Amino acid sequence: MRFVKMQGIGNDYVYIDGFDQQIEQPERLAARVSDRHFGIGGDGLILILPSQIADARMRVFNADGSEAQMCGNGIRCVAKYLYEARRVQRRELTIETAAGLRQLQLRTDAADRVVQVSVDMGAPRLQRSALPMTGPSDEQALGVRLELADQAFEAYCLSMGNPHCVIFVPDVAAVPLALWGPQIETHAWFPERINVEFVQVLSPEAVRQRTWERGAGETLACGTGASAVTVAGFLSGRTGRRIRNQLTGGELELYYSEEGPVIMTGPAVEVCRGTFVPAELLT
Ligand SMILES: N[C@@H](CCC[C@H](N)C(=O)O)C(=O)O
Repeated sequence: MRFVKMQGIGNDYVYIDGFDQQIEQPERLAARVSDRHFGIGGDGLILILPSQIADARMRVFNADGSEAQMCGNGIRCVAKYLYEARRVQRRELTIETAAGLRQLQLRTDAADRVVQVSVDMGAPRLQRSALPMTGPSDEQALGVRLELADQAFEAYCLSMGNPHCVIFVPDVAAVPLALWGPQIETHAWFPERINVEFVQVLSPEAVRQRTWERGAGETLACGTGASAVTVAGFLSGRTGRRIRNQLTGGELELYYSEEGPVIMTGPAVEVCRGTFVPAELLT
């Protein structure tokens, strides 16, 4: 099985082109290839598949094998792959995801390599039922008190196609992410678990984010998470509509447009290519 490993500000995935390869049991494969000691290593597995309604369809699997609806850093890399593999020859393309269709725009360098990608991440969904989250289904959960065994937070819970819990803190570096992250991810409020973003506001135009991803643990970046942070920052009056988000692995530009959608811009980088033959099949 041929694969490409790509990363968007350090959020790294193993990508498989399913246009001409059959992929069986992707959940099991995701857990296997993502393992950083016994596999290829990555935050998960992304399949690039044919679509009836878009240039391609993407399926996202976390490192634990669970399937997610959307991946902001991953979709930029899928767009880069499609363009550079000449599966799409336009710099504007549409990708189908489990969260709906997403429009993307590519910026290329002198050698026609994709260096930067802008994605229309869609509009946030604020009702609890969209995450899903317990409580009255039509109500929002912005600025709600979230309690752990010995901590309480003001949480902003919303969906960017997948579920996010955003928490503003004075200093992200001081957050014990490996302790709080899993407790929030599996909190009884969130029947399908949740992605967690701790955020420090540096100015109305700049924030710093650390991420605990559902099914993957601490990652260097999360694009849907950065989009959720943009929405939570604006709706809580902490930031403007346009911000730069400094994530652990690099920076994203985000704009929460008046019309509703969040536009995210950032890099997409290829790490390596290879062929994966499970050791037990080698003769
Ligand atoms: N890293 C991603 C999000 C991947 C899926 C997420 N862990 C989930 O389960 O919803 C991003 O860049 O958005």
